[in-house]
Amino acid sequence: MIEIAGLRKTYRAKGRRDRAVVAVDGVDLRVAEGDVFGVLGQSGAGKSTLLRCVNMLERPDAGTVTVGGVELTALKRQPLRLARHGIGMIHQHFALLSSRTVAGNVAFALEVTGVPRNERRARVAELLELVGLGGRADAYPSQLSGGQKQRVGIARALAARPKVLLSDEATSALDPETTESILRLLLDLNQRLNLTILLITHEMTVVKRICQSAAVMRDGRFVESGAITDLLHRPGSELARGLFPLDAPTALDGHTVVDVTVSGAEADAPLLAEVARRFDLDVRILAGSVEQLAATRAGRFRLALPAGDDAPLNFLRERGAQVSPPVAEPVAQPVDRPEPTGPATDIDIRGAAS
Ligand SMILES: Nc1ncnc2c1ncn2[C@@H]1O[C@H](COP(=O)(O)OP(=O)(O)OP(=O)(O)O)[C@@H](O)[C@H]1O
Repeated sequence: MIEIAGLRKTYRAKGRRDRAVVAVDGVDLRVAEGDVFGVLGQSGAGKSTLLRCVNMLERPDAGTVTVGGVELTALKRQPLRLARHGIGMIHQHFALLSSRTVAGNVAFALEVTGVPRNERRARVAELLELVGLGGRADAYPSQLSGGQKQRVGIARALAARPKVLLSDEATSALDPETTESILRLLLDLNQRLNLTILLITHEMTVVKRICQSAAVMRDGRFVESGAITDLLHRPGSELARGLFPLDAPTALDGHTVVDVTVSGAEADAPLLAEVARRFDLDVRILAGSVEQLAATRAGRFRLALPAGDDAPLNFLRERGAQVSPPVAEPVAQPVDRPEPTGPATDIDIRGAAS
């Protein structure tokens, strides 16, 4: 539904061609119809610029953007305006018109696309029902909570029945409970309307709750990208680390410490108990959790197994688990020397985790 190839966007300070910021630096992206794709990255990574290039609010310097089979980068002004009607957008700070009521804000999107007045009224009512704001048509934005304002934003974005919704940090200004309700609404709309959603966020929760696919963006580039189920099993995946942080020791005497990632049916299977029974060994879980993601159940654990036997790890791999290389080499217990008094390790475990 959305295809981006070789996208580049550079900002140049006026009159200073030497002072350039490469905001998007060669991004390729494919979002399938009905998918929810999240682009995750810190401030300045280039996420907003990328999103604004998808509906051509920013014109890229190079590369192509194709939405629903139409190459937007090849369109002139007027056909581009029409094509944009097929792409809705929601914003972090809602961007509502304060002088218009809820109904007026949603109707505005229909006015600009030329929908006749009598049709507008019915469509607005339908849209407000869709986002759970049926009773608030006559309220003004200042009388609404943040979550309600975002619901108006969503209704307005869907007014022209777009097949694609772009979400620019739509939940960043909301508290966790409201975030949850807006994410539930987006997921519901994705499923009911087969809406393709491309969202940018710096919140791991958003990816965890609603994305089937994701990319991690840094310095204008994607450092990893794909289906979440694939990324979870990719050795060294930043996304896997972010979704399942393992705050735990990286070494245990006489043990090999590894990080194990499982998804799908194996996430709920008694896999670790099976390893312990089958190989007659003690498996220590140093940290870990199993969670429901949008696309799958998944779990990630840091395990300590008795050193020197690869068979249990190979068994886990055969059962579809991704097993990291040893997180830290086993440390022999000093026999003759006194116990160290300082911290056992100063390794940054977040950096050491794989
Ligand atoms: N209109 C602009 N003119 C000049 N530089 C810009 C402009 N817009 C963005 N940039 C620069 O491009 C880079 C990427 O910015 P962008 O807003 O796309 O990142 P982001 O990941 O969305 O960050 P944030 O979440 O803070 O908005 C940054 O260095 C930013 O300063």
